[in-house]
Amino acid sequence: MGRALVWDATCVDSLAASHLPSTSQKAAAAAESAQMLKRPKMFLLRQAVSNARQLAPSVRAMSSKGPLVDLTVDNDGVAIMTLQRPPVNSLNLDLLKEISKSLDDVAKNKSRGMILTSSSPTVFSAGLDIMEMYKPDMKRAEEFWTTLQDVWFKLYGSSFATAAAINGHAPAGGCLLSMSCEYRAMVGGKFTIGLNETALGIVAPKWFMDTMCRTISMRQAELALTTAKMFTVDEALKCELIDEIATDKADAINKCKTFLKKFEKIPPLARAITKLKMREEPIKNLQTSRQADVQEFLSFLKNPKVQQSLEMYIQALKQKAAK
Ligand SMILES: CC/C=C\C/C=C\CCC/C=C/CC(=O)SCCNC(=O)CCNC(=O)[C@H](O)C(C)(C)COP(=O)(O)OP(=O)(O)OC[C@H]1O[C@@H](n2cnc3c(N)ncnc32)[C@H](O)[C@@H]1OP(=O)(O)O
Repeated sequence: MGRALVWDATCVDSLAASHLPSTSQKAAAAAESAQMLKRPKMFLLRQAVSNARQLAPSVRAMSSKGPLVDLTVDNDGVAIMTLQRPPVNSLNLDLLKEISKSLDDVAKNKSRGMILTSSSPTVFSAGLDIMEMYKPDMKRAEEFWTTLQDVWFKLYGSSFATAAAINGHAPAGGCLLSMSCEYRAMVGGKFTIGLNETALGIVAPKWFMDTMCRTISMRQAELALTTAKMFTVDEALKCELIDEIATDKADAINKCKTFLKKFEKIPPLARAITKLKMREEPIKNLQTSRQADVQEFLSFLKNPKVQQSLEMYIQALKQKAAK
């Protein structure tokens, strides 16, 4: 059987006034810029094709058990992705790689949706592994950040429906993962959630901020980001950082399943395209600034003041843990 091909060729006028400044600095700059601008369009096209394939769902059995992520499909065809990197599911390069691969598996598997949760009884995810940023090997740091970007693209821009069963603390990168899902049920109690980067002397990247601004109001997001606010579960519900409070992990998962069930009667292609159009802007923004974002991260890490802040933060964490 032949396959349909779509050709989308772009011819760039490298001597056009708008390209002259970059072309005079660097050969092929105009072509590179055209390529960057085209990526978001291609991304949406690929997602739409993948959605179209999901119009006739046939859930395959899926069970992928890496050491750090457990991925299973329940009887309802819902994929459950469980982070399991003790003690606190901090996101190091290995865990991010496994999450990235598991997200590919869910996308291929035509699951009804995915629920993200944690095997820890008290921590959903402690966010980025600080040891990946403290006195880093720059090559590894680059791969680390690129993999984090990949995970965000795949989760925030997934065509399948997503929900987070937040069964413990979710600071920084942990909060980002949950906000990248479409729905959040958080177990009540003493847990907290938020983007606390400024408390560490670091700045949350723009795409972290964008994700928060699209979850809670801009006003609340600005206050929360500048003050490194960690929301209690009740506060998080009040400002809609989470959607529901659950009594325990099982209840959180059930609440996520109830959310996913809402899509049973919605044509999957219409749902997926609507979601992607709603999320298109921050995705496009990072796609076009992806390399600059990596460079910004690397230069941040080279800054002695940032390293000093991280060192103090690690010491404080260790002292707290030793008590
Ligand atoms: C312009 C922009 C472009 C680029 C900018 C560049 C860079 C900036 C962007 C960087 C973005 C960063 C986002 C992040 O995610 S940073 C990580 C922030 N995370 C935290 O602040 C959480 C810290 N942890 C905690 O608050 C608690 O551990 C927690 C509440 C999660 C759990 O508490 P609990 O009491 O259960 O455990 P602890 O005893 O505290 O911890 C157990 C051991 O785990 C270690 N730990 C904890 N968190 C981390 C972590 N995030 N990374 C690495 N290790 C962690 C802790 O030290 C304990 O270790 P041991 O002492 O047992 O060895």
